[in-house]
Amino acid sequence: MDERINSHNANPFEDPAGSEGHIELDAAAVLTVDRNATLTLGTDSLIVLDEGLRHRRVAKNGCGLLPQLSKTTRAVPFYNILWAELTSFEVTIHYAQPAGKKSCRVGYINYTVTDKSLHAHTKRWVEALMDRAYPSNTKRRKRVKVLINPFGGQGYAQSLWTREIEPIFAAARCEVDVEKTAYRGHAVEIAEKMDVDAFDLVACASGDGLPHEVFNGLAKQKNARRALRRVAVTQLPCGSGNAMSLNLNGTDSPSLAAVAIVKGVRSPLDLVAITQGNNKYYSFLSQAVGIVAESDLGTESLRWMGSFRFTWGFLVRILGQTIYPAEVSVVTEIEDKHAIREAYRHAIEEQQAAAAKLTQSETDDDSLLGSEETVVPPLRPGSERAVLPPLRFGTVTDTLPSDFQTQDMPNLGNFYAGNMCWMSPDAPFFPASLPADGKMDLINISGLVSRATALGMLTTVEHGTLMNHPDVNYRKVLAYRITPRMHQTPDKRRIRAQIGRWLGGSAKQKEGLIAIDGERVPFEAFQAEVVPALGTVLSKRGAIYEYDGPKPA
Ligand SMILES: Nc1ncnc2c1ncn2[C@@H]1O[C@H](COP(=O)(O)OP(=O)(O)OP(=O)(O)O)[C@@H](O)[C@H]1O
Repeated sequence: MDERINSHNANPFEDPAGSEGHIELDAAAVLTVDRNATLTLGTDSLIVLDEGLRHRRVAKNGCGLLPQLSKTTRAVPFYNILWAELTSFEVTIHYAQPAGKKSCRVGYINYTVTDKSLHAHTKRWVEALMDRAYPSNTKRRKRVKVLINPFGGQGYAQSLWTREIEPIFAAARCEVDVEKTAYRGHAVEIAEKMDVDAFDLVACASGDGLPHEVFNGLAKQKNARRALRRVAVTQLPCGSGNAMSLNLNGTDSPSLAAVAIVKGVRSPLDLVAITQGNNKYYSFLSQAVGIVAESDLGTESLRWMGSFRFTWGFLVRILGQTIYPAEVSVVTEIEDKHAIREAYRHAIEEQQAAAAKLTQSETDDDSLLGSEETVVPPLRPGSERAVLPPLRFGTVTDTLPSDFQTQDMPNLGNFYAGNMCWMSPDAPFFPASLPADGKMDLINISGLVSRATALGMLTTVEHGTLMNHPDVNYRKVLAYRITPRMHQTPDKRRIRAQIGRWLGGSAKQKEGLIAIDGERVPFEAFQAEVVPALGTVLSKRGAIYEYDGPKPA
């Protein structure tokens, strides 16, 4: 999670260590304003030194409005600064001000430069502040197509947008065009028809359902490849499943996510091409067969339990030792858990080197997608790069290529493929996943592990150590095909199984469940393969998710 506005004690009014009195002041970094106050560009923050703060704060505190502060210094991290401008001799700075542990609102600082001879210096100073607030790989004034799902989550997306998100976009001078989705699939149509040169990103005020639709809509454009590269897909978390924002914005708070998007860096994202029957579409998050899909989609009738329904559904199925038989064929890239951790470590090192390089010199190679300012060249209709890449392993209806290794899994309990780390706020299921490593992370677990072992595994999920469990098979894969079949309950266990289904919320369920990006698809065979770096998102750190990676065994 972000160490700035997200962190528990990150108050922009707190002094960063050593800010007051210990800074080596470069004259260009300091701006003297009225009331003998100074504004200084520090290492990571803007530092406001103002004797008047003490008096004004105490006075306000008298009205019970603000706590008494004895300090005369404020520090506002550059990350939090949304905009700064000079109008005549007035400097105004808008920034994201923490409001409680999990949200922020727009605050501002306003000073007049009384020494008129400082005008040119002030102009340069404001530009320097903006350069720090928006490093070279972060575009200012993003052009945002906002899609609001009025029925996402508890149905508060519209009011969250108005109250918590829009003021942040406005303060950051983003250009926004807002549209509400009116029906299922509407976001696919909007993304398919949108002018990809008119927007930098689509921001979905929704759960994970709308981003899924937007990727698929962009994939239907005539120049699909360019559309998917040109427009970043982002999430303003307003749904019941907000995994995309957890992974890329590091938060499921709408206001904090808005800041992360304002400050977001364009980054490539692998997409997963799914074929099922004659359908083909893209998944950005996960595919689940077995206990995870059942605990999510099979507990709709328990919605009254709130988010606890997932845990409840999971526990009931674990205690019932439910199994979901399937034939599974996989193209595995890395099988050994130690090698997976090493590959992750290597990727982090590369990412850090690339980030350092980017700050040293701006690149004009748009294939890196590092710079928002990059101009994406128009592609000729019908040109090679316009079309989507052909599937390397064919479709689910083709004969299985020899690269696949097939295994019958009559006792499968959990089959879960992930393209991102967090699946929900307390569930970093795939700690080794990377946005664009060209691989999916695949977990499979037998349904016959003892109840005690299964419960033990459940507790490891939130610590990100499920992958280390000896009974968990965790692989990096390029493609797989899964053919699920219904489990035939032996006669003597029928009544027990029926009670289990009733308790687990699936009494009326006739067939098994498959969840792709959290949405239900038909219970039949499907094939999945990674299409490296096909999509584009905005992220905080480029090539990694907001998680600290796999834990040592
Ligand atoms: N106006 C609408 N009426 C009905 N469904 C809609 C509407 N707009 C969008 N949808 C659909 O709602 C589904 C779920 O959306 P979303 O992911 O935003 O919310 P959620 O609350 O996280 O999801 P879920 O209901 O699956 O828990 C998407 O498949 C989307 O197509």
